Amino acid sequence: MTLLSVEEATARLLALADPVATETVSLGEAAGRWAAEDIPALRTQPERDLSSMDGYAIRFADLPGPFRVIGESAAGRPFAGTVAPGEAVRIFTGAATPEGTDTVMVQEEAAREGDTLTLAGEGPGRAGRNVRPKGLDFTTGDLLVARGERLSAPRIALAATGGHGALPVRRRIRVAIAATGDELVPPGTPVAEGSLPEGNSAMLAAMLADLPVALIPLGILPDRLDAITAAFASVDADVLVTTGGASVGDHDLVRPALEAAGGSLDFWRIALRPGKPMLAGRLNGTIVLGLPGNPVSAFVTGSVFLRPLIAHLGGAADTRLRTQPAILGEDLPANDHRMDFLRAETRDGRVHVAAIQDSSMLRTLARADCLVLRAPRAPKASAGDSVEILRIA
Ligand SMILES: Nc1nc2c(c(=O)[nH]1)N[C@H]1C(S)=C(S)[C@@H](COP(=O)(O)OP(=O)(O)OC[C@H]3O[C@@H](n4cnc5c(N)ncnc54)[C@H](O)[C@@H]3O)O[C@H]1N2
Ligand code: MOO
Repeated sequence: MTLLSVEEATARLLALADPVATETVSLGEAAGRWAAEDIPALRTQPERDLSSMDGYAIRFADLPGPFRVIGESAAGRPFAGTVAPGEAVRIFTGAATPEGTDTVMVQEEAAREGDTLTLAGEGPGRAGRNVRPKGLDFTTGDLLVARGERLSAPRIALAATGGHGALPVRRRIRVAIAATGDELVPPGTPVAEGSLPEGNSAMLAAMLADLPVALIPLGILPDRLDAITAAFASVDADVLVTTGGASVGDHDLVRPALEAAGGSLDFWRIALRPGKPMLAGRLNGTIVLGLPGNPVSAFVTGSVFLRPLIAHLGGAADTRLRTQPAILGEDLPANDHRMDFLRAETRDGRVHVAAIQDSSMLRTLARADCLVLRAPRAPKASAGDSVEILRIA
């Protein structure tokens, strides 16, 4: 049996559909989505020279003074006149520096008596001290956020300051989630002998909580071809994610149901551990992603495939997994043909891989703060070696 590499499966999955349609929404609604267009500055920031401190606006050449204080400049209420040699203006943080001044003396270094101001400390040191020049942050027309970049909190603030009240983004991705399995009961309900609480749907919903999705919960589908086919045929979503029933057993019906509903399989089975039996296909306008039922397998495939797929549909320019190097805590054997994602915990600056990696074991997953990536056929590794990890907590 040939298994698709993780890289090839990722490329094929993302090739199944283009990003969804664009809409323009308020800054609050845009947060966490990806810019659908380049976002330019509509204004210059600061729009003129501003003080960065509370103190006195002066001409540097006039130091050490004394100065005559002739007025005040506050944020939003600038001093209207021009400052002549020997004069100063009381100024506050964020206020425009008046015409004729080039430097701000902080108030901690100033002595004032009536309108007379003298230097009482080391002084500003150089012309331009404590002044933010016009355009320090950006100038009209500058690119603030590039198309495809995520609208993080700082980028939302940048766009707001750049003059935008609404931003072009992709609409939310509609994600239907279905669990399959006769043994499953909804979490929190009585569990008869032979049954099992259904945890994967809640886990997947939690994994997507920071992404711009609209979830469509389809609940638990029984292991019957007609029931799964009917549920598939009536789905109205961009992505349908199922868990369970993806393997080769007699009750593994996701693949046959996809075809019976009129959809087509694109690929099945990945060189990945855990997560081998994952499948992907299309059904009308919906991408169908069949994740394995084992909870850890569902988590790993959700991390490696589902989250990047949502980002791709949401217009993200970069959908790659954000891995990082870490130092291995103990030796690992050589790997076989499947890429491994091993649950591990960081302690004392090293990542310690859990001894048992059974894909049913949620407690080791819940304790893990990262997954250690092991490439197919990776040679054995020793404690102290550098490995790539994917942070999960
Ligand atoms: N003969 C073979 N058997 C299996 C193979 C194989 O290649 N040949 N692959 C194994 C691998 S690897 C995996 S992973 C599993 C996944 O199979 P399925 O996707 O068909 O998953 P199920 O059999 O439906 O369930 C597996 C396991 O997980 C529990 N489960 C399922 N859904 C949920 C849920 N929503 N919440 C909690 N737990 C769930 C289920 O009860 C099973 O215990 O197949 C191997 N078999
Ligand atoms: O791939 Mo299965 O997910 O190894 O347990």
